[in-house]
Amino acid sequence: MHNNAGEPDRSVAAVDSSELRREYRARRGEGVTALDGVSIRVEQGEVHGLLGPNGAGKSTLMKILSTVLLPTSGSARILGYDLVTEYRKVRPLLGIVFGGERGLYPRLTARQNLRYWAALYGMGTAAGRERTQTLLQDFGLAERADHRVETYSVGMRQRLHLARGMLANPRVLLLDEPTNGLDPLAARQLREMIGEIAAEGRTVLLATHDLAEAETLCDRVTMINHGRVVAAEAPRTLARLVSRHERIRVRADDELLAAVAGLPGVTGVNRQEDGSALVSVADREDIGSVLGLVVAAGVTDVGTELPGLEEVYLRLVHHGADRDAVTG
Ligand SMILES: Nc1ncnc2c1ncn2[C@@H]1O[C@H](COP(=O)(O)OP(=O)(O)OP(=O)(O)O)[C@@H](O)[C@H]1O
Repeated sequence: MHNNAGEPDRSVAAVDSSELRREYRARRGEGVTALDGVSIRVEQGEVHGLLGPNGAGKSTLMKILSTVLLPTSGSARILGYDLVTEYRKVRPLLGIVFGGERGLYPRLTARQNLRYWAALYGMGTAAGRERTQTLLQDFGLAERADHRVETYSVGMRQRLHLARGMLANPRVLLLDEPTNGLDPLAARQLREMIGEIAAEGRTVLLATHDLAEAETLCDRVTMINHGRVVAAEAPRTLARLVSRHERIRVRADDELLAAVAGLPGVTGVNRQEDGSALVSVADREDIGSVLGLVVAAGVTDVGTELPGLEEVYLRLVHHGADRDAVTG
């Protein structure tokens, strides 16, 4: 890695924010508190998801971390450097991909765009040319490199954004909703590329509202809502947090399901589209009696399952009160 810091000290967090607050002043009326004391820590080499619904504060946090927006209060460090007082040291460490139409010149080709940005980053002509060629190849753009960006699909533009973010060989990549608006195939391609970038040992902070994406790509996720951290866990750990909502999936006839529904502690029996039924219980302790009954009836197609990240997210974000129930 080429940066002024020399050899990276692995014990320093890639991103470490403390009580970040950001208020937007409204011209009239009340201001908006977009971030209300956000402390997050992202270790080096980690792919960290920043999850939250629209308006949660993800973009505000990403803008602050990318040094384009000042926090109202609180502080943050990137690889040990303070975002505000040492932003000159921070910037070369960062790659920023905000996507959309921003930052690309549609009337220029992909190659011209990248060479332009390489020049802005202070790369010499030869180095810029070489780096551009490498990135065009790495991001599957070589064939169309000399066509105007305005002729590109959304997926190609987004790959070009990613290539631009990688120009200066950053150690920390900030990605804000990179697969937004992409069709499933293009989104998958982009995710694979993000996975490859992470495999090179870079740190990735990925803001998304796509849970499946977070589950596929991220080592850990921080969920935010209304400018506050709701939870910060590995996707699997989050699922475990709601393990009291573990349920039983069983293939059984109506008669047996009716008997199951009559057991104490059973709160719901719902037939699924695939013909199986999901049995919910009030407490994990109640699972035993359900399993006992269905196994005694000779059913072998039965098992327990944990809720996916989607359900965890809904419980934690939309039913904040439930959080105490699951973590307490
Ligand atoms: N420039 C601004 N002026 C006033 N309010 C703003 C401004 N930018 C964001 N906000 C408000 O701050 C809050 C957080 O917005 P932010 O864009 O950070 O959320 P987000 O999680 O990125 O959502 P989205 O996915 O919709 O972009 C929202 O209530 C938003 O309306």
